[in-house]
Amino acid sequence: MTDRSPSSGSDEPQQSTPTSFENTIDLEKYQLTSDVDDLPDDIDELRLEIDRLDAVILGAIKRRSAVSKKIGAARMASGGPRLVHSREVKVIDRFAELGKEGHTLAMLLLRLGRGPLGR
Ligand SMILES: O=C(O)C(=O)C[C@]1(C(=O)O)C=C[C@@H](O)C=C1
Repeated sequence: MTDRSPSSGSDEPQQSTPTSFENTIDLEKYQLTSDVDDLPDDIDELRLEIDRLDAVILGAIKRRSAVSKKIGAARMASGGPRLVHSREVKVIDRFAELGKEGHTLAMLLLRLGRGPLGR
């Protein structure tokens, strides 16, 4: 049987520190690449893929919002600020490749995480 333990096989160092946030998820593994050549042309089947993606996106958004609220609560509990501008800029920059709509999307994600402002 093949030994698949992490230490076997190669002298290559294990990838432990992602170089950019995009590398924190294996897009191929979760079938999230934008290459759709391998998909059938059948509309019903394509809609099933849309449904799958919407479920992934919705789940990710809900989890992101919950994590963001948890960070905010922890920060404020230790006397920190409600918002961190530098982090928000980073989030907005990530979505810049989607253009104007990417900016809108990033702002929505931030809003979902931090709740209404001015309370
Ligand atoms: O990274 C943080 O410190 C967060 O609180 C998370 C988060 C976000 O949702 O990305 C939310 C509010 C902050 O203003 C900045 C970023």
